[in-house]
Amino acid sequence: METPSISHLTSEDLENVYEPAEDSFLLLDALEKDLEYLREELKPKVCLEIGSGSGIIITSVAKYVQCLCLSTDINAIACSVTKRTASENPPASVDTIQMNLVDGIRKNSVDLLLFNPPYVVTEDEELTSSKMSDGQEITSKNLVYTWAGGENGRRVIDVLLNNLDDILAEGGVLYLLVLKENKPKEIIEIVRKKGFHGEVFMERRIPGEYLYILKIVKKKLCK
Ligand SMILES: C[S@@+](CC[C@H](N)C(=O)[O-])C[C@H]1O[C@@H](n2cnc3c(N)ncnc32)[C@H](O)[C@@H]1O
Repeated sequence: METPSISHLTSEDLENVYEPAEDSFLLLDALEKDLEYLREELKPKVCLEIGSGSGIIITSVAKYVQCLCLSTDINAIACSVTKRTASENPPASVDTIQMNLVDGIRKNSVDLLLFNPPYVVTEDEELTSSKMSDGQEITSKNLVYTWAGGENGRRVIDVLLNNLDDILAEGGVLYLLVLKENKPKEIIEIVRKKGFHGEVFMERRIPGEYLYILKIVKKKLCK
């Protein structure tokens, strides 16, 4: 998989959205490793990336996997940057919506779900003090949204996990990036108890951090 070009991003864009880093590239590498499974077995109808930032990941999926590609981000600027990234990388086509996690997504509609979340362990106040009030645009001052994860770096991740059954279609799969401090083994236990299949799909040591891609699959109901 060729990495989508983001050379169109201006310095102003990069002050307002998350610049792709090792975590973004690990998620891309995981998708590349599983490309055959995605294309030949999963054959998703709908792929959704939560928190698309620059759009590098969902644009890559849109280029290599035939499906409807959607993305959300809580940051309106990230949404417009994602749209530009897709249009700069034809034939990628991505529909982008500003929203919190998956608030407006139809139940059990997502076959392929991707999330590189805000995972850094921070004080919870760091999250609440940066909360977006209605209608207020996120700016460079609150880029904290891109990384601050609260206690165990799990505040946003756990909200998603609690709603996963409602989001994923039967047989649907989530690729989730987490950090060692987010307690990946505990996450796997939690999803297994909820009836999902969960595994560490990839891991990588980078300076100062240890990153994992968890692959979580909603099992198909036996008919
Ligand atoms: C670590 S960045 C990842 C950006 C991009 N996906 C990548 O891998 O380069 C996390 C992204 O999630 C977005 N985000 C944080 N909290 C969110 C929420 N509750 N709902 C939707 N997006 C959120 C941030 O604005 C940011 O763009």
